[in-house]
Amino acid sequence: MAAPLHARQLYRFYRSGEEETLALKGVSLAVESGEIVAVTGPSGSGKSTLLACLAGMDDPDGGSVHVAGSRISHQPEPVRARLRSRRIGMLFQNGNLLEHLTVAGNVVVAQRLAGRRAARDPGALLSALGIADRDRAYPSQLSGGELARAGLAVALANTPAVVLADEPTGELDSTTEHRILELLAETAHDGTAVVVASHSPAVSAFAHRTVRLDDGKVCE
Ligand SMILES: Nc1ncnc2c1ncn2[C@@H]1O[C@H](COP(=O)(O)OP(=O)(O)OP(=O)(O)O)[C@@H](O)[C@H]1O
Repeated sequence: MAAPLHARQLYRFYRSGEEETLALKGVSLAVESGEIVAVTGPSGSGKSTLLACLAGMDDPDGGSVHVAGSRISHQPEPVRARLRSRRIGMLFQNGNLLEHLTVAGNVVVAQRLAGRRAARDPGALLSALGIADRDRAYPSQLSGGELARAGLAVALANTPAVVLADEPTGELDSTTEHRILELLAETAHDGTAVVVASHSPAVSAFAHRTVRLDDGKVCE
């Protein structure tokens, strides 16, 4: 079976004014079901650009990205958005949560967008993440650790084939970071392909494999 996440020879070119940046220079990456891959590298090496291309939030100028057997790159935005809502869980440090909805409301919206209303009881998901008692709280009322867990609940609401996390533990204390990594490990154990971009050595230590970027290229 093909890997749930497959990126081939990604190039991404930015121009702002006179400045030209080649943020990705032929990056390839395949992540298997159940595998956790850490993406590390210095600031500006292309980690966020790579994750944005993998998620179909950004489109590479060259190369291709396939998610769960479907091409997400070089597709019209509605096609990318649909694949994203159905097949990808995205986790970002500051939020994949809608501020005007409660934690439970955020999970339900993510499930409806995925067309999977009955897929998993939101209460059970929040329980598994240890925040069942915060289901009626709004994001602004949550602690950093609770926010991270709520973000993970939203990322997992659509039972994704692929989870993409960009610095998900950046501002968390080490205990909470550890718990979030454990939860990602459980997600992988259930068959999801997980990619985590991070500066944190703890993330590399827990991943099955680390891909190091430098100046838009994978270091061999
Ligand atoms: N929208 C944009 N317009 C112009 N240049 C950009 C844009 N986004 C990223 N870049 C440039 O592309 C390069 C890669 O940036 P990127 O944010 O992917 O790196 P990163 O490894 O995630 O960095 P950090 O660890 O600091 O978040 C950098 O040189 C950055 O300045």
